[in-house]
Amino acid sequence: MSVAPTLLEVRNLKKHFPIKKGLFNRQVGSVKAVDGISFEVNANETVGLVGESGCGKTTAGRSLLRLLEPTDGEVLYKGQDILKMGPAEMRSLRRNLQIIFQDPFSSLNPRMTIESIIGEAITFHKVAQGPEVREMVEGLLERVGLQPSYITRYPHEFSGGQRQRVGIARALALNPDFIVCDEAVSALDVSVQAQVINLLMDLQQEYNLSYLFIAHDLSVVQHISDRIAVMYLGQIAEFAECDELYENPLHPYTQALLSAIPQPNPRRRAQRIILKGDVPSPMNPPSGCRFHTRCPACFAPCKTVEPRTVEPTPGHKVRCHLYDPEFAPNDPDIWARLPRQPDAPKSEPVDVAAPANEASSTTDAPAPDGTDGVASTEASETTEVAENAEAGAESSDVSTAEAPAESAEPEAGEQSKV
Ligand SMILES: Nc1ncnc2c1ncn2[C@@H]1O[C@H](COP(=O)(O)OP(=O)(O)OP(=O)(O)O)[C@@H](O)[C@H]1O
Repeated sequence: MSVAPTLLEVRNLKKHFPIKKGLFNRQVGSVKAVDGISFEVNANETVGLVGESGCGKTTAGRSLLRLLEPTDGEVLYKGQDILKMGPAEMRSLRRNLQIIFQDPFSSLNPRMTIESIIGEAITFHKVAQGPEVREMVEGLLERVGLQPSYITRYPHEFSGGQRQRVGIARALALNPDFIVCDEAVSALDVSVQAQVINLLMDLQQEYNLSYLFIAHDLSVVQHISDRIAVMYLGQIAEFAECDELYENPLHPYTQALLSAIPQPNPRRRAQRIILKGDVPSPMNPPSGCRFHTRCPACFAPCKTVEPRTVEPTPGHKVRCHLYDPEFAPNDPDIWARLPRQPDAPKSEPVDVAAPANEASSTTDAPAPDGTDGVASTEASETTEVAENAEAGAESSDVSTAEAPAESAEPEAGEQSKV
């Protein structure tokens, strides 16, 4: 199997917002919105980035494009660190790196026609001039499923789905190869979500695009993602191939997010995990593992030692002591508190952050208790594990949304495939 080349590599990216107070505007702390994330996006690949509201997804997406200036880290685009580039170099690179925003209404200037909105970037980057610009905009509108005659309209004359198509056309105008889709479908109706996801997938094939697809809901990213990164409080808790993540989620947080997806087939319904409370403040994240205050399987080291990222099976990375041979508990009661028992590791776990010789010192494999399927009935002080019930969907603190359904968006006339 040939592996596509890496297009974008994010290394230990951090974005801390300073908190200033007092007469002299002294810095008294910082919001650690993104606190050392690493992942890569290959050519023609979609990486989903999911997590609850406030965990730092938007900040991560904007920081890696330098729409926000990162505090630390590296972002290598085709091997070049874009965080070290000067303004001129960055301006010309902007063509290749685009973003689609969540709210298509506030991201489109209400005083500008669609021709000016999309044509602005084309003219600025001297991709075309004069009447060619109009031709290009008409072609782009057609490609995203809108009539070319809409070119003279204003954003308020469109529906939400149509406006998002305009946003996609604008992102495509400069022929980019990487697009951050920041909650690009979250504000849309379920049926329209499916339309837009299908459009993005078609465009990906046609233009060899790579996406970082940000969403707060695992059911939305499933259809479009090749790999998925699950984010919690500024860090990546788990990163794996899409199918692997859904079939064998390791991190208790991922398991909680997955359990929140409504499952129409009663036989496939798993236990619903209700996470108590909100994501803690990124100003003062919990000590040790950031998820320990809400984790059903929390044990002693989780409260004091920050977990490292390990790779229990090739390509499946997780930041959790349960899978780290140095800390993995032998107590079956701790493992039984996990609502989904992980598959046995197929190879020796490695510390992906540590040098090779250090990683090779890890020998003991984590010891799940061997129970097949759902085993837990215990709940910790902080997390309540409840049997999944249809009515439970509304009671979850974990954000959920319906999976995109088959439906057609009347004005677009494109059939849903999701
Ligand atoms: N400009 C800012 N100054 C200070 N704090 C900020 C700023 N922007 C974001 N934050 C904080 O950083 C954290 C992460 O915010 P971010 O918007 O990236 O999260 P998110 O996962 O995208 O959430 P949502 O899905 O609600 O957009 C939040 O606690 C937020 O309050």
